[in-house]
Amino acid sequence: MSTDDPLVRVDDLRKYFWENDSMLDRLLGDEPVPVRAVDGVSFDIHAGETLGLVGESGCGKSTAGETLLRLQEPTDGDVEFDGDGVYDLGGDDLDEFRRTAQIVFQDPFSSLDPRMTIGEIVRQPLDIHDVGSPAERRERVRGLLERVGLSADQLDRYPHEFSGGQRQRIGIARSLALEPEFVVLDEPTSALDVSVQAQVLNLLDELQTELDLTYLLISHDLSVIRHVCDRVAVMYLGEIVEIGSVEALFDEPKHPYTRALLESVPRASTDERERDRETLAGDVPSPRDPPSGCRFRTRCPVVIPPDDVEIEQDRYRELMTLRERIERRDVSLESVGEEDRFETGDGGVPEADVPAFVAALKDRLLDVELPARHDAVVEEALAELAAANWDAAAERLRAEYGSVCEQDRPGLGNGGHPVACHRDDEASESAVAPDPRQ
Ligand SMILES: Nc1ncnc2c1ncn2[C@@H]1O[C@H](COP(=O)(O)OP(=O)(O)OP(=O)(O)O)[C@@H](O)[C@H]1O
Repeated sequence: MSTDDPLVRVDDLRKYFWENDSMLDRLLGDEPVPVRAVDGVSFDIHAGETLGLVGESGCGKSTAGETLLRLQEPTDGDVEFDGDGVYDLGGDDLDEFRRTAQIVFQDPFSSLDPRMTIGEIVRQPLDIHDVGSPAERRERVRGLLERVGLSADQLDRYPHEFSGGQRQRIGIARSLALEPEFVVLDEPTSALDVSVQAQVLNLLDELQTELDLTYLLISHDLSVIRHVCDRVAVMYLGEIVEIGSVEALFDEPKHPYTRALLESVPRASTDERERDRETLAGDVPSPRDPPSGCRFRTRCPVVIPPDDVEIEQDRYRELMTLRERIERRDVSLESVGEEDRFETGDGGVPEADVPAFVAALKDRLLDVELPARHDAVVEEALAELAAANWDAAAERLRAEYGSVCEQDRPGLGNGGHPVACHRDDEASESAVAPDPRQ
């Protein structure tokens, strides 16, 4: 391995959990449903650096961290550590990997066994891996506790006698017992008070320099990421959507999701009126049934309309939402119009009433006024609903407003600051090639 090679290389890693997968489900004929927690992520981590993994709750950060440490078995993909395939390791090699790659968990309250003294907790990895004599282990535990800012005299105390910040220090001491090279820090300060957070982050920073550690820092908190990381990978619904240096990512975020995450962080210095209003709307869709194409498209403020459709983004978004509701049959047709005038029962709304039915439904479903051309398309689609023709209604809107964002899954490109967004593809395609003579 050359010195330029990464210490950790993650290649197209997938981890699916399966629901409806019990014997009873099979007897009942229910199909297993994959929960695509991690769905094809690739990134490198170089020795000595801190890579941040950021994203909203449930986007797959912890699963990615645990799977790359082989605490969970992958569904597919590879992870190399120091040039060796982690999932091919066995025997002594696996044992060695388990020593050299460690994790610090978020919750210092539940990750420490309440029945063990903190001396026993920190010593446990040394016992399991049979490192040194009992006297050497004791000495090492004392040294570790002091190194993380606790007193070696507290060895015989129990976790409940310590504050949150102190317990996290105990967790850190334990993770360092086997002299690892690489540590996954999974939300290491999220459960702590803000004042204590900075102390723990500073400790991790000092330890990194002193012990030549490489970190993967998992956090939903952008201020933590900015404070600590060299590079950042942004994760959304099981995928990485953007990776770059901290400077590039914070100064020039490229993905609409990254921009929305940054916009949603309160910043005292930002003038409310001048702020781009790209805050995050809606919830993260379920990883059981992720959206087609770009997974962020259902919340994206800059979805790309078809070439021949000139329309403002808020109106386009409204049309996409309308179509999605029709696709899900999430529109009540039973109480349309004042005093539930229209019945869509047998045979649908009588023909003479269709225009009034369409007008009433449009009034209920759309918040914005549409230009005439689009208004006509919506009316045609809603007229299909007068006869409960759901598929025809959705198809009318799909034919007119289909977006590249829902048809193709954008790939994460190469280079120092890659992004998985069709907008970026468009920008690079339309960019004028530099004149080689200049
Ligand atoms: N053992 C499991 N069985 C089924 N689904 C799971 C399991 N573990 C995680 N998931 C699902 O996988 C998705 C990703 O979870 P994960 O905990 O990795 O996300 P996260 O980004 O770390 O979020 P958080 O910060 O809330 O932990 C979630 O939808 C979660 O419900």
